[in-house]
Amino acid sequence: MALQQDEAYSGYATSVDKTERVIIVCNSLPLKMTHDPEGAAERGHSWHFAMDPDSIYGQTVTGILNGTSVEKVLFLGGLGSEVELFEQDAVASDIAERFNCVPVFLGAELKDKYYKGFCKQFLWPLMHYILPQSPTSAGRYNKLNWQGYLAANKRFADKVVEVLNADGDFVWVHDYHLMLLPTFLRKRYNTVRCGFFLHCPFPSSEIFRTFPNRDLVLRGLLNADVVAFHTFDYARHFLSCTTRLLGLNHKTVRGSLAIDYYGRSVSVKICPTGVNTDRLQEGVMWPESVSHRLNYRKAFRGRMVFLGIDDMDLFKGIDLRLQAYELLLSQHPEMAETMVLVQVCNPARSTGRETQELQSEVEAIVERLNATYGVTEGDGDAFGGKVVEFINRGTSLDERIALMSHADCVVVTATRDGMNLLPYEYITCRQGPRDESVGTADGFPLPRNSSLIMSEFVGCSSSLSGAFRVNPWNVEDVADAMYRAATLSGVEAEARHKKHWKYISEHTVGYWAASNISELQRATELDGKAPKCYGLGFGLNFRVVTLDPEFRRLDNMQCSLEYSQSTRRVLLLDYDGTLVQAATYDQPPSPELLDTIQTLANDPMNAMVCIVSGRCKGTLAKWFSDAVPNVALLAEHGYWYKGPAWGSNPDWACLATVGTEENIARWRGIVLPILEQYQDSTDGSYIRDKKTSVVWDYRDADPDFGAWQAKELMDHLESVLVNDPVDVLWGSCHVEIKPQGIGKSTAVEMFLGPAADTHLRGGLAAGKVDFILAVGDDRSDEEMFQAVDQWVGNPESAVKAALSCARPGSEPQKGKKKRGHDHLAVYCSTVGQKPSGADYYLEDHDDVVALLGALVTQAPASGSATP
Ligand SMILES: O=P(O)(O)OC[C@H]1O[C@H](O[C@H]2O[C@H](CO)[C@@H](O)[C@H](O)[C@H]2O)[C@H](O)[C@@H](O)[C@@H]1O
Repeated sequence: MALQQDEAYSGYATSVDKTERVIIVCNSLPLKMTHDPEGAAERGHSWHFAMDPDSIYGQTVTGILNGTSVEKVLFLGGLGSEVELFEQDAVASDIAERFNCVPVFLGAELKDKYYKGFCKQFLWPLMHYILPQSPTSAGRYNKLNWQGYLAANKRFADKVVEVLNADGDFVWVHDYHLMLLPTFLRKRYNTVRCGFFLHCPFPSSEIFRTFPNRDLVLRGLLNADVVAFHTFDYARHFLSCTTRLLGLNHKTVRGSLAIDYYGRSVSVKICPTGVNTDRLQEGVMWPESVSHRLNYRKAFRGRMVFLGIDDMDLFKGIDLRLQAYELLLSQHPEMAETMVLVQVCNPARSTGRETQELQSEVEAIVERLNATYGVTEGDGDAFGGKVVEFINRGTSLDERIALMSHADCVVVTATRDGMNLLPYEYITCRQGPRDESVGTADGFPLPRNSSLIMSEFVGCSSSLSGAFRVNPWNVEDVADAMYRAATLSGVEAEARHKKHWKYISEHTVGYWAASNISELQRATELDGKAPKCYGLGFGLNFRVVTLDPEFRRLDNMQCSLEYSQSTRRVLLLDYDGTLVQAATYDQPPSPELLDTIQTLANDPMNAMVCIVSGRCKGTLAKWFSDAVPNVALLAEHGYWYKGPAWGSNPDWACLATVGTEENIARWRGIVLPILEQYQDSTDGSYIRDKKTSVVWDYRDADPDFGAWQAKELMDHLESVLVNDPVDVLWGSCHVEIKPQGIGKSTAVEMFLGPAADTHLRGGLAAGKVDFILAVGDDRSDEEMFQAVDQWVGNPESAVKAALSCARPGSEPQKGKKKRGHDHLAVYCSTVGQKPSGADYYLEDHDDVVALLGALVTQAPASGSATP
């Protein structure tokens, strides 16, 4: 195949080159190589190379160049044969220049451990649900082979780094052989633009979790920007693994799935591969194909042809197919004279006892079938009278095209297969040449009809709705489908064919490649803002933390300096997760923490120090009222307020509007029995009853089940609380029901709103405030940040943030700062690096306490308590 690129590969790109280029990284380069010592003098090495026109990677070029803004494609990968050390440089520059291919030479020993040992004996079966239970199985996990896998992935990554132009390149990594590569790559380039496509199935988390290095492999994939799969099933198994094994959240944004991984959004894409329809449609007219087809036609003497083409792999279900066929013939012996099953078996790529056993079993059934049902026919040519034609060798594409274009039905009974492109190739061959009138001699025109028997465990099954879908383990089911396919009317076979062809002709290999690269471009677009990122973790645990460029770590020095220069301050502090570590049990404040808060609250320049918490008023009063009388307390997210000792109203006051109590009693009567139902049916979940608000918490439940139940609960509550003045909020692992309008923005309204002078020390008006610190760690604190932002941007506006039935996924927005305030310092800080409407973050509660300590130390001698 000729590469459709204007320029030949002209050496490695320089760092100023911004031409968009895709580097396709795969285990096997799209090259055919044969040993050819004759030409060595001319080429400087003893190998003959040609592009492999059947490689899926080579077939992506046209789609990428025509379907995206990318201008160049480079391939990087291994070669099929070992090249001696002394010839490697010559081979590398030759194939780089002529085929845009960069070879990775692993050496026989490493390749043996990495490919044969780890990939083919362990990983390949695992991804196809085969666990090596037998102690003598070659597929048992072997640490040396894992180290080979690791070393090979690193070698591939090193080679990518050698050729990478970080300004213009997209790296597209392929398949299970290279799942660690994104980690090695991101270690070298934080901002590398990297996509990953998995060609085989991603198994259920119950299988994947048996993998001893599961976390490192998941993290490897998460170091890509896009992780793509053939089907939703594979994507959902991957998501389930990242949730269950790594505790990560995922969400759907405008129809796209994404995982939040340390501030980087990893897109999860579903995009099945396709075939090169142009090549196959031309292929049916190649003289070799025509000649093979004529031979088959003659040999099969008008019998109906059922076809299977598979690698001799354990999970291709070849034995199950033969058993089903045997059952069909036993039920309908007359069919032995009217049909033939042609089974092509490409040599196995995996070795091992089990594969040899399969090979023997298949041969035995074929022999038995032909002995029982075969008939001696006419001139006794090669195919005469057999009911199974077993072609146990590699076949050329023209042979396969001839078979596919002649076959009446293709049978796929794999018990697992990533995609399996045979049905797509078959439908394309049956469609025949693009121009129907071409080649009417020598076997043309081909009938534009087809039928398919498809295992439901194969990737392409979901897109071929006109196939007879079968459970391959159910031999009766498959035999029955064979009978139905054999007796299908011509009209129906045409209709099914037409439907499949429409899909296949639109979803070609080029479409697949362009769609993947477009997604990679979309996912790595910077919108004019370069994210701030830094590496974290050692070895294969490495990951990159990415932050909004405007989101920065709160600088204690700067903050305490501005604090010391200000004289009219408001400090709003959340409690759990902010002043103490978040826990599922009570964490009272330590004497040191109380001491720090007391010093702050006693400072006359602090017009307000308020603990703004979701905790109930009794607990806050117990912990703070006596110990720190000058601090204000806002309990139950702003339902109750208790002013400081120096204020005019040091007793608890209900901030809710008149009638709220009766309302609460009403909706509690509805909500509590429902929550109890969810508590009972969701093991590990529990109810936290704060009286004015109620929380259903599923932090300790199964994460998937908890999230499903939460969604259901949201819908349930929305439907029963339609007329009640409540807000239902879906937070991190909890659903909270609280009176409408009650929230932490209340604190901002009280201390920065029009009536601020009734609360702030010395009757201070909000407009005089010159320093604001608001710190909190969770979703409820975001309301407080949002309200501060709103006030700063427009002090006259109502500050209460809109509350509603909120579900996760609505990202907080950062507000405009300091409009109309010349001398105002504002520090809104979340705790922990995560998406937040705050401009700053502090790492954890220790960091918060250290900041408060710094404020205390930095403050000018401001005197002691002034009641
Ligand atoms: O033996 P390997 O070198 O490890 O290659 C594994 C298989 O790769 C190809 O199949 C996989 O990709 C196909 C296209 O996405 C998909 O249809 C199939 O289900 C995958 O298993 C190749 O076609 C196979 O021959 C290899 O065994």
